[in-house]
Amino acid sequence: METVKLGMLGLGTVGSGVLEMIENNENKIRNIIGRELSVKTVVVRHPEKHQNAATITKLTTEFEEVLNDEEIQIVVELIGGIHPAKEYIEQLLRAHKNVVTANKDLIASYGPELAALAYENHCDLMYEASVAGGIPILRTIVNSFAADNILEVKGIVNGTTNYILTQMNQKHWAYEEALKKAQELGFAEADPTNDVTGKDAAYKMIILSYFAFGAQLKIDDFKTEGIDTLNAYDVSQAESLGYVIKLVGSAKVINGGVFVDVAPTLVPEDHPLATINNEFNAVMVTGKAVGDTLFYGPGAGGLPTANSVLSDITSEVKNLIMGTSGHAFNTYQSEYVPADPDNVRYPYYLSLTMPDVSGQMLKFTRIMADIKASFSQIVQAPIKDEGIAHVAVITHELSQSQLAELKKQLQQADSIKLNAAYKVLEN
Ligand SMILES: NC(=O)C1=CN([C@@H]2O[C@H](COP(=O)(O)OP(=O)(O)OC[C@H]3O[C@@H](n4cnc5c(N)ncnc54)[C@H](OP(=O)(O)O)[C@@H]3O)[C@@H](O)[C@H]2O)C=CC1
Ligand SMILES: N[C@@H](CC=O)C(=O)O
Repeated sequence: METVKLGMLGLGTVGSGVLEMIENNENKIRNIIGRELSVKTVVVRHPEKHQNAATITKLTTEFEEVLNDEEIQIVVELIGGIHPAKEYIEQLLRAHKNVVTANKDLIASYGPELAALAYENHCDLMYEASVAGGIPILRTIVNSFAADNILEVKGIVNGTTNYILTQMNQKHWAYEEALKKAQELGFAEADPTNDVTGKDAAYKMIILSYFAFGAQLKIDDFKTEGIDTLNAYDVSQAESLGYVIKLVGSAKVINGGVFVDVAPTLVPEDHPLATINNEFNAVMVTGKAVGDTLFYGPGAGGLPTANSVLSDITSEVKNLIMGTSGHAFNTYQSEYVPADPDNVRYPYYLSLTMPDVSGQMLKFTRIMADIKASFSQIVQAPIKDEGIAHVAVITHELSQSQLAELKKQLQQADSIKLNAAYKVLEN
């Protein structure tokens, strides 16, 4: 049986998972694709760290050993980040090598440009693992929603933050302790800043929007807020109001425009997304014909993510065998038109502090009336020694323009501090 030789860049959490899967599942892989897979060379920074792997593959620090090896037909990029991953992938595609990557930073920032380069060189560029780890969501959107009109894609698309929030909620761990554990388990990025600030989820929403709506967004086109500013008071206040706070990414068509955001969101405790815990992710795709669908699975971790990488590798091998390499992973293209802020309406949770409740609440209700907004729930926490009142409000639907005006007027009011304004999901 013929062997397809692979090159790999990176041998961390996901790279090790890919090696393990190829070794453990060789019979099934051979049966499905009619070829052996062999990882010939792996590029790492510190070969001394990976001596176990050196018995089954060649380790090197020299990228050129993969680039210039004529036997290697497919290269898997698992080093992460933009540089030098971008330059490596460009050189590989120019050398007519097919590429698989799990790199959302790179695909969200340069995906269309790299896809064009792959097309010019008749090569495949696939990246299923870049969104929601082990959930096969991109191929599902391409294949199973090919003819439906997708109206909304939303969900929990970062495993690290969902793991942290779950530990804080259920086991009352401190934020730092939960983050440290997520790093040890291999869920977090090498630098976890993008996880906790919501940027990793934002990259995934860019890729999902591209697949769902054909729209090419940039990270600065929409608001991204992470869990790094979330405080324990709001988590427990939300709980007492019947909600769980989750980091939710959402991309929705509203009156012909697209609205995208990533932010801590109050999810009703009986909503399917409220039940997604630990490193698990869930992506809800709403199609005009099909209605709501929900895809659930591990969003981070070595083997789950490796499974998505392997689905790309085996697809690329099939294309090599059939001579069909070079078709774009996603071919849906449409102009990005941002939604009109007046049409984007959600209820909000407002977390307020004020020095004296009676006078300031009057001021708050006047501001709400002034912007023609109203609220459905209001809760005051018991006043502690410092005399500051904490008030939580759930508003009725507010447009983005009303929300902006509310923030402005509260800032001018000076005595009422708006600590947080989080979207509230409805069932
Ligand atoms: N971890 C996860 O759950 C998921 C990760 N991803 C994505 O997969 C990719 C890999 O992630 P992960 O495995 O967690 O990352 P790790 O940090 O665990 O591993 C990175 C690997 O890349 C190597 N490396 C880093 N920079 C270079 C370089 N300049 N040249 C050569 N080798 C380099 C490192 O070498 P050395 O070991 O020698 O230091 C290491 O082996 C990232 O794009 C990530 O976003 C996607 C979905 C889930
Ligand atoms: N750091 C990411 C890994 C997968 O994409 C996450 O936590 O989701």
